[in-house]
Amino acid sequence: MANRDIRIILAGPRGKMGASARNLIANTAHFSLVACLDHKPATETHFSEGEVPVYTDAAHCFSEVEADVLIDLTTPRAAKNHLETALDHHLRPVVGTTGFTDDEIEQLREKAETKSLGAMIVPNFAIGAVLMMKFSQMAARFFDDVEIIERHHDRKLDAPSGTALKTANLISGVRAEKKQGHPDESETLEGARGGQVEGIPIHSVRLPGLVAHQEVVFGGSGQTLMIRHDSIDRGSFMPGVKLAVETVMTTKTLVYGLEQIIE
Ligand SMILES: NC(=O)C1=CN([C@@H]2O[C@H](COP(=O)(O)OP(=O)(O)OC[C@H]3O[C@@H](n4cnc5c(N)ncnc54)[C@H](OP(=O)(O)O)[C@@H]3O)[C@@H](O)[C@H]2O)C=CC1
Ligand SMILES: O=C(O)C1=N[C@H](C(=O)O)C[C@H](O)C1
Repeated sequence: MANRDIRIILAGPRGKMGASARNLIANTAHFSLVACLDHKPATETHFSEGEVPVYTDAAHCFSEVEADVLIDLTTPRAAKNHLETALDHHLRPVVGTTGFTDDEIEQLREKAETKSLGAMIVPNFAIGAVLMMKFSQMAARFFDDVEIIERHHDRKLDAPSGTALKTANLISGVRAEKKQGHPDESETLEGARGGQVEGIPIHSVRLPGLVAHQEVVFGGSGQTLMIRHDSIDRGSFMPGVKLAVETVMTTKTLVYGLEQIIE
């Protein structure tokens, strides 16, 4: 495989991440874009990527085009169908789209293993964000109390972010579930204490001008620790997309999160 291009189908080519991914593929010698998958026909959007065909139906695209990897950067609803259909067509999915539930990820893992195919669901491709999650997991062994504040642009469809969910998931793996705050606390405004994952409050902020930001705030006796990451440009995600595409060619199961492969 090292001697030939990795043939890629890109779902969501007109999007913010899709545009960065097209740039990445064009500038990576061993990647080649062989088709795009959109939900609107090119006649309607006037999108074209040179000679590369643009399909509107996943099954049609995957059965007609010979490819190795699907990169999905679309919407939570579209991505699940794309991922399942890709595995059915022996295509390895690399999914950056967020919004998958734990149950969905487990079902998709079973399907990838049954097919002996690599698949990746990566809530955050930025190396700094992956380190923020790992450092938070490390800190959680020493601090019992933590809250997550994530901030994103106001075009984001899912809340909380995939990164916040993954962070909570990593932290809850190393600590016992805890009811934080005052035992008798109550909300006089619904949602004031955020949403909870295994007792970890997550607060989601959506504002124009933001890209992708997260703070993981720990509190202990007489001290706080804040671990923070900011993506200020979508270029931050592209080295992780490249690594995921290369890695998915060599695995035979679903990998959830880049931290699994960057030890
Ligand atoms: N893992 C990571 O590191 C990152 C993940 N993300 C995630 O990636 C996803 C995309 O983000 P972003 O680029 O900012 O979003 P955008 O809204 O800019 O792009 C999404 C694109 O997908 C298109 N689309 C919608 N439905 C379909 C479909 N059924 N088939 C094909 N294309 C479709 C949209 O078209 P239209 O506009 O016409 O609806 C749009 O062009 C989100 O889920 C986001 O959370 C984002 C950044 C980093
Ligand atoms: O929608 C976004 O923009 C982002 N989504 C991902 C998430 O939900 O965590 C990754 C990054 O935060 C940007």
